[in-house]
Amino acid sequence: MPSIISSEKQLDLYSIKELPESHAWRSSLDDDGSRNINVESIPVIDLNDDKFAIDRIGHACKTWGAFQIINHNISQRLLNDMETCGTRLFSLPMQQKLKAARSSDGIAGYGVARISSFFSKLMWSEGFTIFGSPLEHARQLWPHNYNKFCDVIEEYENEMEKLAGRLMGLMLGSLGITKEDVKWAVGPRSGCSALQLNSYPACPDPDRAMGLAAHTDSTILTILHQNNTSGLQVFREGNGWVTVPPLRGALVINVGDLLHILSNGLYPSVLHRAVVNRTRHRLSVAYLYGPPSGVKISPLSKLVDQRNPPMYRPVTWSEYLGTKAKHFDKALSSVRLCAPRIGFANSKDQSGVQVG
Ligand SMILES: C=C1C[C@]23C[C@@]1(O)CC[C@H]2[C@@]12CCC[C@@](C)(C(=O)O1)[C@H]2[C@@H]3C(=O)O
Ligand SMILES: O=C(O)CCC(=O)C(=O)O
Ligand SMILES: [Fe+2]
Repeated sequence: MPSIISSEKQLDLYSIKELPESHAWRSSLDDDGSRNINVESIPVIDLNDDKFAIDRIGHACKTWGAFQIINHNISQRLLNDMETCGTRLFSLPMQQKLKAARSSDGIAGYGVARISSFFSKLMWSEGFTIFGSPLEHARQLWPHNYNKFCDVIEEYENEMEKLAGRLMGLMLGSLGITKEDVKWAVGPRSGCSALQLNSYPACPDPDRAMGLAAHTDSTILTILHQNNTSGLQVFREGNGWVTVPPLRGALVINVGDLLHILSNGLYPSVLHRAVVNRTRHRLSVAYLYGPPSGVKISPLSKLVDQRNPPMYRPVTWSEYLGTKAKHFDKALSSVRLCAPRIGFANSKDQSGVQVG
């Protein structure tokens, strides 16, 4: 039985002509430099040759916590199908979308960004989370025509799972970690995952609105597909907010908090956010890849010695998600055992970043 996700909170953003005070994050005079487009952005890495890619991936993980990939073997047809599914879903009337609303204690379903409760202003976006089978929610959305949606989701998740396993191998491989060092990562269904569809309607006052507030992902890694409208920004010490330009067919890879833990702090989890656009609707699909349930994630023993003691205590994914839901930007520090390393590209605690 779906609960009412604050249907009073979920405004129909498509029909609003003026930014309501509830969604106004900053005054139009504020400028955080985020629209500076002359700064270099995250590296674009060709996956055609793993041997060549591995060093570039390691460098990108250390210096940005994010990169884009091309030649990843996910077909353009599948990316287009996924985008069509998202567009179909978010174009439904609000009353219909609310039939698949996320329950107050649930993970899956339609609703405002889960992190909304940590902010006094609302975000200019709506989301749909898939965790496990999408069937029940798909039936609520399209009682007579839910198969196509489920088929695309299943194919997308299968392909993303393979890619995520390969990427994790490359990201950890660059630190000298082999498959034998991460026992749980071997096997066909080696991880657990969620799929997050995000919709950012065109906004009458984009400079004062926020699509998705700054956060890091509580994952090992995230694979993000964005449509042809820009909006994703990553935060980098020294550069500030840097836009990640959409490149047709490319996918964005984020280092998540759990990979930061596994790497004993060598890879920073990237702080990122989404801004909105005056004329264009933006859609993104995030594949959130984590470890199998029950597996405790802790700094890999090869990366720990007397000079580099473990920086974090062991946590399962579900424990960490619970911590994130409670402490948000303090979640990582709440499982930290000792002070962070110095000299990171992005060592800033998210709490230090002004967002709105
Ligand atoms: C597996 C998950 C990560 C996530 C919380 C969730 O249970 C499902 C949604 C994910 C998402 C997507 C948008 C940003 C984010 C911070 C949020 O509010 O929901 C992430 C969560 C996360 O990475 O912590
Ligand atoms: O829409 C985007 O580009 C960002 C989405 C995101 O950060 C997420 O789903 O975790
Ligand atoms: Fe994210």
